[in-house]
Amino acid sequence: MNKFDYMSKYGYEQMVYFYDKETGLKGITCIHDTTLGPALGGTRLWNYATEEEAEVDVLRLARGMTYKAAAAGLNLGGGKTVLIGDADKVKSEAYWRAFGRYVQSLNGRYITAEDVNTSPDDMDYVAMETDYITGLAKTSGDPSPYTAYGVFVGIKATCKERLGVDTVEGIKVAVQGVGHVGYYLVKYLIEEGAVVTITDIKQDNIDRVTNDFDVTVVDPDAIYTVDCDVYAPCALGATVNDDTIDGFKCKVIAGAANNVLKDERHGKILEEHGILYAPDYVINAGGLINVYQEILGYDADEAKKKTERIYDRLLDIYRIAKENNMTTVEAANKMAEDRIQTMKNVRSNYIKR
Ligand SMILES: NC(=O)c1ccc[n+]([C@@H]2O[C@H](COP(=O)([O-])OP(=O)(O)OC[C@H]3O[C@@H](n4cnc5c(N)ncnc54)[C@H](O)[C@@H]3O)[C@@H](O)[C@H]2O)c1
Repeated sequence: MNKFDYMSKYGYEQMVYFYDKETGLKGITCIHDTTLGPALGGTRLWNYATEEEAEVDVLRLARGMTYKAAAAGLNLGGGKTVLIGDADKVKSEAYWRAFGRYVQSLNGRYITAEDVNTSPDDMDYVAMETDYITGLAKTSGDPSPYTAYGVFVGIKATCKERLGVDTVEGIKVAVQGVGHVGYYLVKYLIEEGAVVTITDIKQDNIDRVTNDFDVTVVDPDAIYTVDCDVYAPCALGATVNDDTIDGFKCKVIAGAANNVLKDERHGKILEEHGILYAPDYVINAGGLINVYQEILGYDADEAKKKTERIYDRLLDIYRIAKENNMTTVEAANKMAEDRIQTMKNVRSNYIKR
């Protein structure tokens, strides 16, 4: 990969490599676009096999954050950090505080948060050394209920568009994965009278749901062909793929998982099958909206109100898709890109004057 060619092609601003000899801290921050605001994105700790693998991951994830924040209407840019190391070995107070000092050195161009293999306790150490951190346990806390609430209103919007209904009462929803987000999603759905089927590979998580709610449980592989109106993937990515796509009986796919479509072309195939797809980074933005609220001054009600706007945003995306003969993913990308471009124009016009 020629990195500068790649950065130029997709409009990246900055890649920062950092290292601390004392603690073994080693990582890369990528800042994709700061037109709308400082680049926000979590810190992922992963034992990458090669440096190139880490670079590819951080580039991809940072750009994804730009689109997610822009489409969510937030004044944030996109960025991400990957730390290279074995999560079972590298962590210590000194390691995280060294990382915090590094984040502080970027002067607020990048704001960090939790991600894969970074815990609330780790982030508390980071916060001792930097002001540029959000999503702390003591402030906005677990983002999952907000993500789930956004998915819930997103399911309602997508059912409104595809099935012409204003409520999920009586609507059959198949939820794949009842972990942090899936549990709360089931709660919202059941409260409004949806008929819910769930699956998971962890019995404890299934038990937690069946103890609290009246749902049907199926085996993990059966979820793709279950009789339902809505398939809500809340476990893994890439579950809409060549092996599953012909088996779906649903009319709507709308869930929390990232990268639900294995490949972009699956968006078009879903359309041909008459299935309306809620773009993942739009419908699962509730957690990001919640941590953004922490930067503004945390207010749980305000975070919930802003998360609720996912409903109208998805209806806008479905309209843009119809008007421009695009898939819903293309329409979401257009919405994000248009917002960034508009703000770029505002700034350059101001400079010209
Ligand atoms: N937590 C958030 O706020 C948030 C925000 C945005 C996106 N997401 C995405 O939403 C998804 C769920 O997040 P989470 O925080 O609830 O994660 P989680 O790990 O708490 O829950 C995932 C659940 O899926 C189950 N699972 C894994 N493989 C499965 C399989 N093959 N079949 C059925 N179940 C399986 C797991 O056992 C677990 O119960 C993830 O893809 C995550 O990236 C989460």
